[in-house]
Amino acid sequence: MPQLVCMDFLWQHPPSSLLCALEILSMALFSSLCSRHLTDGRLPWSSALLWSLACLTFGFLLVLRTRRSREIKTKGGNVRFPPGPHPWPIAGNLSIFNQGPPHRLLHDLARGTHGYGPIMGLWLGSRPAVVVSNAFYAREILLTHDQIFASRPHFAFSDFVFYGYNSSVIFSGHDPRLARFRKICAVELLTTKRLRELEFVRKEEIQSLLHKLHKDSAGGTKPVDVRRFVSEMTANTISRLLFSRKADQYDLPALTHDIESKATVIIGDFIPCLAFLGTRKIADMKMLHNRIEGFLESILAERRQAMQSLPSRELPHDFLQALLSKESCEDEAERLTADEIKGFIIDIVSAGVITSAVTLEWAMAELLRNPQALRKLQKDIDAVILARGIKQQELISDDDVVDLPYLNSVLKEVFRLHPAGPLLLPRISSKECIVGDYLLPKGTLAFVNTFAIGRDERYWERSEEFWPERYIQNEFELPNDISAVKSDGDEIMQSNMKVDVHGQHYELLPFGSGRRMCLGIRLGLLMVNGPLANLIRSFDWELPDGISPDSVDMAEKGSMGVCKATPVFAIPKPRSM
Ligand code: HEM
Repeated sequence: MPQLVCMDFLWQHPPSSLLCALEILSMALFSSLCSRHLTDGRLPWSSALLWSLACLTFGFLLVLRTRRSREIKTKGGNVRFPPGPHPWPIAGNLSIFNQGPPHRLLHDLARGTHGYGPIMGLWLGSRPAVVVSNAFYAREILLTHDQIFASRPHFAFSDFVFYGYNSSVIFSGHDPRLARFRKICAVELLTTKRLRELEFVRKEEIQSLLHKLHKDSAGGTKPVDVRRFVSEMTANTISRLLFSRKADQYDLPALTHDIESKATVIIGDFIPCLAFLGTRKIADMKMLHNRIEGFLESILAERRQAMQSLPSRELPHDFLQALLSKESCEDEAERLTADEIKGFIIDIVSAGVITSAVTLEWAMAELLRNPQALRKLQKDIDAVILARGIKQQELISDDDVVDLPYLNSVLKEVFRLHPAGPLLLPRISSKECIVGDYLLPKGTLAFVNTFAIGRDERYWERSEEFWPERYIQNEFELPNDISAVKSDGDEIMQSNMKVDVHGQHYELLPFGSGRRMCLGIRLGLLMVNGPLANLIRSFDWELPDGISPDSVDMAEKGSMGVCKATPVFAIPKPRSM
């Protein structure tokens, strides 16, 4: 009975950081005492003393827990932590992140009349967390309280796999170094000028992709695994932009895959007293770090050697060269250490390769499922080719893509329905703040569910449908059955048409927004627009025998980053256009 009471008590009240160890201890005490008492049928004085101790511990927990769950009075009235599912003792709501892609479950928990609503409070072990699922609250976190939520949480993998918290862009707090890193990215690496100068790299990789597709499909007679080809193309492109080498020379695809699967959170990130359970994972992470270190050291050594033997004009004009020039900077504020350079490179590899490949694969899957959209896109591309006089052997360039509004709309739909980072990257609050009617304590993890926001019917008519026309003037048609709400429909049409992906429209946030928005958005967009346009222009895509558009599997896998559970297979039939 006492065990039931304490289980119920722990169920009702969320676990808290300091208390986890006490909870485990007092639970153990209760269990052992109860079993001893029941089997012996007597209670010796030593047991009585332990009983009292356990009761006192629970009393102490009760006071602390009640204090936390109480409403907090402020000048404006009473505020409290956002509602959410009951947390389990000790683990809190961690199980949500253990049942497949969490954005879907969180979406289901938030919506409907029985849902917890667009701002949901969770306990991840001892850490408070909040998940926001509509544009209003996304704006609150990413704009109104952007400064408070400008840090990423410090998880163990940033120390064990990468070069430590605060030593690169992705895994850093709101530290002065972050501003320096972001500035280097914006004004040295990913400038319009540099991206234009390096367009030839992207074009060569697209050309090679088209060639390989032609060859592997035996001239359009056999299906190919689209994922394999687009992943290879994005890995080679990023690798050449970074250090002018093809990805397979360093087995970069395998390394990115391992980073994705092994650089993950461990139980100790949420329940410090159970950190010992993560020992094995930490050992794997350290091995991965050694591989990353070996790979980066060999790249740096090779380039340093080249710098000694070649005149500077003959050195590659890539990101690595730009970063190395910062190593000997006179101005200390601008100088980069070797570890910071390595941190930068691995950030770009982990953030740029998979995101672009995943987006391209979803785009192909959606187009194969929607042959009408595929045909329409092809028609638009053909019209631009004719208008611009693009020759058969020439590729569609960055400049041509600007004239393809339907391509742009197709990609917006892909970003809306299949964001590569459906919960963005987590942020953590640096101080207590009030969001809407709720109080979020210092140290609250924040997740913005862009997947849920992208399917919110209040902003998106026919929200589950792939419908690129929604972004194009004169093409928006209200479905027959909702003519009664035409005025709402008009509003939706207006707002959908204005939406872009640059972080200003909170109903579509594939690259995030605010201080921690994606740094590679410009490159990311170039890396999906050009390849998709050329893939559609060069081939008539068909599904293998026996697979109809409706039966293309659209299931997802992954956790914080999401890709298709099964690869798309299709037959690329060469076109002469
Ligand atoms: C289609 C391609 C891409 C997508 C969908 C994407 C998406 C994202 C998202 C959702 C975030 C988190 C933003 C937030 O928390 O608000 C992010 C962060 C980031 N991305 Fe991208 N990304 C893409 C391509 C790239 C590329 C090509 C690069 C590098 C050249 C890159 C570099 C980064 C970096 C460095 C961050 C961390 C920014 C920070 O923490 O301050 N991304 N990206």
